[in-house]
Amino acid sequence: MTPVARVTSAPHRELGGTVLRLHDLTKRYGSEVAVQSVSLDVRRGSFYGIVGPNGAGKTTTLSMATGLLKPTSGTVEVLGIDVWENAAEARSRIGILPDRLRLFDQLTGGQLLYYTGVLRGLDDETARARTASLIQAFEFGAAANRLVVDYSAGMTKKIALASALIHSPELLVLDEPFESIDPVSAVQLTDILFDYVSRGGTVILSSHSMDLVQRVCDHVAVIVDGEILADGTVDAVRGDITLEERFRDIVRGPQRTEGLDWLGISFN
Ligand SMILES: Nc1ncnc2c1ncn2[C@@H]1O[C@H](COP(=O)(O)OP(=O)(O)OP(=O)(O)O)[C@@H](O)[C@H]1O
Repeated sequence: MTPVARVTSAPHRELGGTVLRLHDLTKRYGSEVAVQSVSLDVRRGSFYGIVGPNGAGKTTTLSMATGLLKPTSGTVEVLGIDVWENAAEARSRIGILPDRLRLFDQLTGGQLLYYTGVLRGLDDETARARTASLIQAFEFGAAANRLVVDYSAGMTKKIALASALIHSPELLVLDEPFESIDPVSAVQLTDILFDYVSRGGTVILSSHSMDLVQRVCDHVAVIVDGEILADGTVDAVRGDITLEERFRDIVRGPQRTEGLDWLGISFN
């Protein structure tokens, strides 16, 4: 049976040196600015959340942070390594859960983990041992022997996250890791990530769930229209209100939906 929630909030941790440094990152598509002058320092041992409305620039920022997308200007360093000048070395230190998953889905979950490990430079014995350990930690059970193409959206996300961990990276960059994940699996994933961070790992993730970010992250950046409008510890950013309330204050979305007066009239 799946264990019930063990950890409900981010424990206090002493942070180390900078693991990820985004400096003055800008990304333009033609005349459209997707990300504007984003700078961020993520320190070792932190659990960093990036939040923002749809189209704010979260995926663009994280894709540039992992070397998957070239910025128009600005630099990214992972543990002091420039991700564009030394892409292979920088990426060997990162585990990535990208926005659009492209997995070798004609493999079983177990095979996918094993071959990801081998591609990441693990020897056969280590890749097998870590595959078994991840199958157990993520509670894949018999599903580890099924083809990934037949997985549900949530299971696909879980196997992708497990694959991102297999080479024991120092930094995890996760785009919407909890999307499509059921509440029990979300607790399981949170515990795995807390454990990873308590062993000296660092996580940066994007999410639309303010509640989740408030519970699991110790730092947060709020990005709106490609710019960071607030960042710091979760406690400093939210003050004496919830992160969700602060988020709404910052984003200042429309207070009511206008222009849909016709909607529902025929139901009266
Ligand atoms: N390849 C592209 N070409 C043109 N515009 C793009 C491209 N990719 C992203 N954009 C634009 O850049 C902006 C930021 O997009 P991004 O996907 O980073 O937002 P997001 O915060 O991740 O959104 P969501 O929460 O909806 O996933 C959006 O206006 C988007 O339309």
